[in-house]
Amino acid sequence: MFGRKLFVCKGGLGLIEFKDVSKTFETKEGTVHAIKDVNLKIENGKIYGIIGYSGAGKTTLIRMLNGLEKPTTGSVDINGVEINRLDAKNLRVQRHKIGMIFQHFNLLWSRTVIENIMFPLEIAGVDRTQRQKKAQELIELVGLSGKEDMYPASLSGGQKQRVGVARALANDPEILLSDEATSALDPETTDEVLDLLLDIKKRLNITIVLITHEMHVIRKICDNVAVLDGGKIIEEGEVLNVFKNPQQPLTKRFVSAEADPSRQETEVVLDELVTKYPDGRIIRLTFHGDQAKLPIVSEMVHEFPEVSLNIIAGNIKQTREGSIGTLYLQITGPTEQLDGSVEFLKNLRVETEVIKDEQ
Ligand SMILES: Nc1ncnc2c1ncn2[C@@H]1O[C@H](COP(=O)(O)OP(=O)(O)OP(=O)(O)O)[C@@H](O)[C@H]1O
Repeated sequence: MFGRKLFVCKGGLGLIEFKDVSKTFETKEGTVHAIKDVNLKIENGKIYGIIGYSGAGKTTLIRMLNGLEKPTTGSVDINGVEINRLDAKNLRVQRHKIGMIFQHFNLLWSRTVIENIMFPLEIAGVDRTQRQKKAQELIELVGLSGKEDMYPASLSGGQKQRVGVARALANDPEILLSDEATSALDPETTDEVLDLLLDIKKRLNITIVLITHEMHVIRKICDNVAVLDGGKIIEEGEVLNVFKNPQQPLTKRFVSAEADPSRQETEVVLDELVTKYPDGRIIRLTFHGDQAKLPIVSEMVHEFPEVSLNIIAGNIKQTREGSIGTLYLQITGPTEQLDGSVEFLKNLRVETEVIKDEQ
């Protein structure tokens, strides 16, 4: 169904390294330090997310990957090649290996879906029959069959971004850059486009670098994340670890805003419960990865039959590397049995917090 070339395994390609990279802009108001001493290694075949608020330096960082900005100091290497040392001809060749998708799609409004996707191939000098064949394969890949001859204006936001993705893949890139590609979309369409990116990464084994201000995007599809603040990387790691144990206040803010949107509601429930049922203890359990599958609560009840259990609230979220879940329990019963059950949970190495103790 798809061309061989499109599905060539890209393993071993796409390694990106930022080495001591700083970037300053000289402006009328003075020097702007957009990027400060960034060191970053992005392994091939990974989806790497860079998160930060507006002005953190995300765009500047990503633009250095395709040579649109040059570092003031330091180097940006792709597969061992230093981008800012390439001459114009080799930079053009290198840019063909990088596809990019944008927040506002950047489509050509006077061209149809298939013409938009063929455009980069036209620039690359591919003949018309090949262009059409390749564009058709890409249309199938991104789920736009039947929409070939439509104009972008008559497509939904999600469909426009699918065209953007297909166009970005036209030259068989090793790396796909995503610049806030879901920021203009509603939550449901965001998830659709993120699922598409994940599917493409799996099928083509390309490296995806995405910048975003939404932790949801990171959680849903990224393997690794770097948090950028004031041009510096303040925290970096595997997504599950960062979610599990965020270190910096800004990271904690991103994580708590996303990880548990029902937390406020839960806190109301907890307040009510504390007032309504002053007896016993209220416990919060946090599960990570495979722990979420363990029958922890039923084992506890089995072990401590005199303890009564009330499940107050709970949720589970999927990350790329496993689940993260929170469960709120109220337990009542003889003090020693309550002590025993809390110890039992802690011994299972489930994060156990007693939110409210007996009165
Ligand atoms: N060409 C430029 N000239 C001067 N200053 C610039 C230039 N490009 C970026 N900056 C400054 O560098 C800093 C980082 O900007 P950048 O656009 O990379 O941040 P960002 O995290 O992508 O923010 P946003 O999401 O708002 O685009 C900002 O202070 C910005 O004003």
